[in-house]
Amino acid sequence: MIRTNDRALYRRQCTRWNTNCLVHNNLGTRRREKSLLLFMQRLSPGLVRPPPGHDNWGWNTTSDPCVAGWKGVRCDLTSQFIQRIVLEGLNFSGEFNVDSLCVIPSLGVISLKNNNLTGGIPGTISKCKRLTHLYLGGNRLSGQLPDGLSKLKNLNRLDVSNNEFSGGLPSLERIPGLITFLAQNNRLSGELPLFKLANFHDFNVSNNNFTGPIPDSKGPFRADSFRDNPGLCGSPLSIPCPTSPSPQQSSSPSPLQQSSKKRSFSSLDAYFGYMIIGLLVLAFIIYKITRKLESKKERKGNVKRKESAEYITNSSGMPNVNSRIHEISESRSELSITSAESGAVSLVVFPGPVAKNLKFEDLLRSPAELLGRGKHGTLYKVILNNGLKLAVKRIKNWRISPEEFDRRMHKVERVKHPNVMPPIAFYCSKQEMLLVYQYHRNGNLFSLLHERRGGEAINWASRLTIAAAISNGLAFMHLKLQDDGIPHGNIKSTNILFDEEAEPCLSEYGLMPVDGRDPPPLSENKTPDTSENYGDESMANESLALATRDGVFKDDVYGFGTVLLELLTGKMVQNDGQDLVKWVHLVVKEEWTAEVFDRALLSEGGNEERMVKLLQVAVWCISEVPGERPSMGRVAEIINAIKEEQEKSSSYDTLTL
Ligand SMILES: Nc1ncnc2c1ncn2[C@@H]1O[C@H](COP(=O)(O)OP(=O)(O)OP(=O)(O)O)[C@@H](O)[C@H]1O
Repeated sequence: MIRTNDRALYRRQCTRWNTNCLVHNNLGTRRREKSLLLFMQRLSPGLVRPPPGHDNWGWNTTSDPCVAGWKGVRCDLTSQFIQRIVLEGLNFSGEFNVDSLCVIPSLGVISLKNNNLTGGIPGTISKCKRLTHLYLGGNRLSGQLPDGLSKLKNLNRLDVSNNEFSGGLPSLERIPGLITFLAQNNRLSGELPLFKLANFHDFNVSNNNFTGPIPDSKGPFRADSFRDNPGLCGSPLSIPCPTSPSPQQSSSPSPLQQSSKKRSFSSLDAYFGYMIIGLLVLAFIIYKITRKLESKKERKGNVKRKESAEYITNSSGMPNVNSRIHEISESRSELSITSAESGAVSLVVFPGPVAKNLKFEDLLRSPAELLGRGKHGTLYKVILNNGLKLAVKRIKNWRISPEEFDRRMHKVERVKHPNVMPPIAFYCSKQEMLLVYQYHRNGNLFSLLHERRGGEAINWASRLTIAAAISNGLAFMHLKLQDDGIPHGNIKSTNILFDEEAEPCLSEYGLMPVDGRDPPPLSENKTPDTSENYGDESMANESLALATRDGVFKDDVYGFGTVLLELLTGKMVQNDGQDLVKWVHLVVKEEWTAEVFDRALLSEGGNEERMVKLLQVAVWCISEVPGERPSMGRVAEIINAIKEEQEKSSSYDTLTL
């Protein structure tokens, strides 16, 4: 779909800018044509003509590969430089003539998958300096993979699977951006290079003769990627690696060596002994000090309870912030709060059916379970005596006055949208800020996308529904709270929860300014443009306030763009140093757009044209310059249109959790 569009666009451009095309054609392109023809002659010895059924083969000395559109040659639309050679599944039985191809400096992609090529990969492949993708899987190529491969510093994807390659691997771990390495079903041997597997998207070396340990046991790949290598060991294979004996242990030691060994062992033993005693003494001292402090605190607490001091203790371990919410377990923690201001502040409960008669004491008395410790505070699940489950956020490090907090929460609560979770109560003193929501047990979008645990991936229609619902909610909130300068401030997939009806809803609206920034307050009922009474300075201040205010709303748009990318790619925003935004920019720039999408979506047969449209919205939202990002209103409009198209064209699957 994308390729057809590109070609159509190119034809249009070439007709419009006909002189450009002509100029380019006359600019010494003969050399590259000759090279291409040489390459083709070796690929398909004796004939440069289309295989049966391929009419527009093109390749000849009288035409320009970009203008005439030679089969398998893709060029940059404006510069007319050759970018890709893609000749897959055409039954070519010749050789891969690297030398002829690599004289084309702009070449980024070579794909000769699923032919019958023989011979090897010459070391001169290193001259293809711009190469990002090399796909040679499914041929009969043999010999060793050359060292030249490891010099391709721009290479992202390498597929040499299903060939007859043998010998050891070159130092591919030196290629910084390599994210795909497929080498299964060859006769490769030796140890695997020290790949950082956590950075890879695809990795398979199964069915070879590799030996030694699997590098980077933290990598995300299962045993399938390594199986059928008799000498390979370590996780995720269930073959433990033998602990290699030291040379001293393997050769029989001399009596002198034996005695020195004994000596060193006994001195080691002594060191350990001292260490253990030291640790025990230290532990005892710490124990004593803590006991003392605790009893002091207890005594103080008894006195102060009347005046009340406030703090929250939590004795349970901290579950993974991103993990699904666990049902309350034995390891409970107590959310104990007392008030230092003896009733000066109290819990503000918003009117509504959920927490009608909720009292501050109810929160204090109820058991609390730690749900997660985020960037902006700690979240507890609290179960009241009447069985009501609440999520209580204890906010940290927000330099905001109690009055401003109060104002914000009232404003946010008043704006109601079905896809935005309203706060049901809050508490605010000089020492403590708490925000209370209804607890939702259906998990969040992050878990749904990335912690499937063997379950099915969510389908395209559901992802589009979620994107539309959240964009609607966010656009509505922006519209209503723009003048108050209250954005969401922390849009991400863990803040998109599924309510009791499995409807997606945005949580924690307005809770935190992004990166601790709070927009400067605007003067009540005035804007700098309309008032003529402002002096220059106040005008400047107001302009700054407006710019900052707009900026924080555009930060929300960026955050929403990253959520769209998660939905489209199925990948996490940050994964062991891999940055999703950077990766998407890179792939889209290379016009290799289809690679962005989650494979589950492609194999489900999700409509690629609509996926591309949603991707365009996402890329717009993550524009580097905030001013270039669309408003949430515009974003919602486009996504709803895509969803409508989808609904018209297919019977709609219901969202299943
Ligand atoms: N009302 C709620 N009901 C149930 N689970 C919730 C609720 N609010 C948040 N959660 C979940 O609890 C976990 C911890 O939330 P928390 O807000 O502390 O983490 P975070 O979103 O990663 O961090 P932060 O928002 O502070 O940057 C997350 O998985 C989140 O999806």
